[in-house]
Amino acid sequence: METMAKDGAAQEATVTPNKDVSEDKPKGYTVIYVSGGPGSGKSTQCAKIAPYFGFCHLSVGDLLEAEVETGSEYGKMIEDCKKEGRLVPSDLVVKLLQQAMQRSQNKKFVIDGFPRNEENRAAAESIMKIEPDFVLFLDCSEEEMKRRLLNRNQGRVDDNINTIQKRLKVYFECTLPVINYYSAKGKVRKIDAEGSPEEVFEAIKDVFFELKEKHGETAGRP
Ligand SMILES: Nc1ncnc2c1ncn2[C@@H]1O[C@H](COP(=O)(O)OP(=O)(O)OP(=O)(O)O)[C@@H](O)[C@H]1O
Ligand SMILES: O=c1ccn([C@@H]2O[C@H](COP(=O)(O)O)[C@@H](O)[C@H]2O)c(=O)[nH]1
Ligand SMILES: [Mg+2]
Repeated sequence: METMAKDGAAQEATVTPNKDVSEDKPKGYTVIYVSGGPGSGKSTQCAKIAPYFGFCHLSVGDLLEAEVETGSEYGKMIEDCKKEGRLVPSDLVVKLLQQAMQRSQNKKFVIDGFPRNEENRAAAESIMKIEPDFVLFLDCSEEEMKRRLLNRNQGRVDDNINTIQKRLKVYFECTLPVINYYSAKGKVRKIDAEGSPEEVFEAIKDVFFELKEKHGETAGRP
């Protein structure tokens, strides 16, 4: 699986944009947004999708962490946002995403946990000229998401009930409207994310085999 660390040396150039937005996205790119509430299993499923279907997994949360580790001037602001469950300004998030895509050798991306709000969506579209092939929406109950986050045990500063409540508020007020926006465009693939990680991945496979078929790569699910 491709990772950010492996993606290597810094490059100055940006993701080659199309002048013609109607072309949807930089030529030859396949972009899948993976969305859902906090704890719905976005990162767990992206880690399965990437090696299985040959995608580069880009987690915006991880890109922000990596930015903090560089000693960036934005480090404190990013950490404060994460602790408080707030969203980092779109211009920074989009810049990090754009750099990561440019550095990757891959042209197929599963973008984990983005866009989180309408501003993110619009910035990706206008700055990077990204329009996703589809949005994978992991649909999970609030009760199950809370249970998972409180049991995550990965030392995340936001895995406490206070921050989880704030993150859920952001999800319902800011992220769900973006999912609805794409739904109105027929771009949302909704997956029941309540089952085990393996059961959820089986459902996701169907959606990706459909995409491969559309791209003429295979006759569909074997
Ligand atoms: N289908 C599942 N059933 C039970 N537990 C799961 C499932 N999927 C993920 N988990 C567990 O739930 C926790 C949250 O999963 P994950 O980190 O993938 O969620 P996320 O949507 O990426 O959350 P965040 O928005 O906080 O990044 C992890 O401990 C993970 O192992
Ligand atoms: O598009 C994004 C993605 C993430 N953030 C911030 O990072 C944390 C953690 O993100 P995860 O995807 O859950 O790992 C999130 O709560 C935000 O503070 C962001 O601002 N914008
Ligand atoms: Mg995650």
